[in-house]
Amino acid sequence: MYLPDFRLDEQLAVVTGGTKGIGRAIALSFAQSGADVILIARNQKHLETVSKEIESLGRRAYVIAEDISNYKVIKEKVETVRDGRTIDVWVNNAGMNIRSEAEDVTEDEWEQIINTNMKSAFFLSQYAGSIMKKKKRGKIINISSVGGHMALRTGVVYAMTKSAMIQMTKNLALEWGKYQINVNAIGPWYFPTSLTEELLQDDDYVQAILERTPLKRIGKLEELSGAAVFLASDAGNYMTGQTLFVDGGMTIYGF
Ligand SMILES: NC(=O)C1=CN([C@@H]2O[C@H](COP(=O)(O)OP(=O)(O)OC[C@H]3O[C@@H](n4cnc5c(N)ncnc54)[C@H](O)[C@@H]3O)[C@@H](O)[C@H]2O)C=CC1
Ligand SMILES: C[C@H](O)[C@@H]1OC(=O)[C@H](O)[C@@H]1O
Repeated sequence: MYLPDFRLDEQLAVVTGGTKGIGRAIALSFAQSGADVILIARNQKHLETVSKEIESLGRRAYVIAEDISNYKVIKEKVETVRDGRTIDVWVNNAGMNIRSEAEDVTEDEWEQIINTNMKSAFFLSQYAGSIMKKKKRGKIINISSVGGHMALRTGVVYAMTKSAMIQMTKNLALEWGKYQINVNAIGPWYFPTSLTEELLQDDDYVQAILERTPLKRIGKLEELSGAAVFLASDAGNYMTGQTLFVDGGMTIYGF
């Protein structure tokens, strides 16, 4: 056989922040690939909307309306929802940013960004790993950023969390490889979502992005979910600890 299996038939995936932007694109691509999906986000209406989209693709959707920082409660709710099914794929996608100069960062802002982007992702990965170990199979996908690898003007604390996601990916891959749990990350450059909407409406800002982007365009969400399906499927079984920068070439742009 030459073409590996990119399907996720009958699998159960969890996508945090799966109601908008990158998370929604990944959740729908997983459903299109045959998986049932547990969505975790705060807004019940958005959860119901994406849930219906998943069901229209012929798959089951389960919704958990919680702030990702309530990871203890989330673990309990996932336990109930999964009803004994293993978790095949867990995507740590939920994330946020408060863009400010380093000297202006407040402790509250620090706590909010660190808890949302990093602390929750770690403890939910710990939970997902405990389930996956029993089946000796699992895929954890962490949504980092080019900001975890390059200095960006969009905030030092966010960048720290995204760099931490890359290192967490490597360390969990090292510890859990013996259980055939693959842990990888995706590092996006700019994609049109609510997180970046305001910035991408500024022509000068977009021009500055394109100057740093060899492909000279902003990414399309379906160009990112493809990397997620690869990492989630058997096609990615021999890749672990890696970060796939889906970035239009930005991270290789020297001069
Ligand atoms: N859009 C982009 O250009 C890039 C995005 N990223 C990362 O991709 C991930 C998704 O971002 P986007 O789709 O762009 O953003 P978005 O704002 O469109 O969606 C973020 C999702 O996370 C959820 N979320 C945020 N904070 C939450 C919380 N405290 N509790 C529960 N859910 C929460 C939101 O409800 C939403 O569903 C983030 O981790 C972000 O850092 C990384 C690089 C570039
Ligand atoms: C590419 C970054 O992850 C993304 O760009 C932004 O402006 C967001 O705040 C993130 O930093």
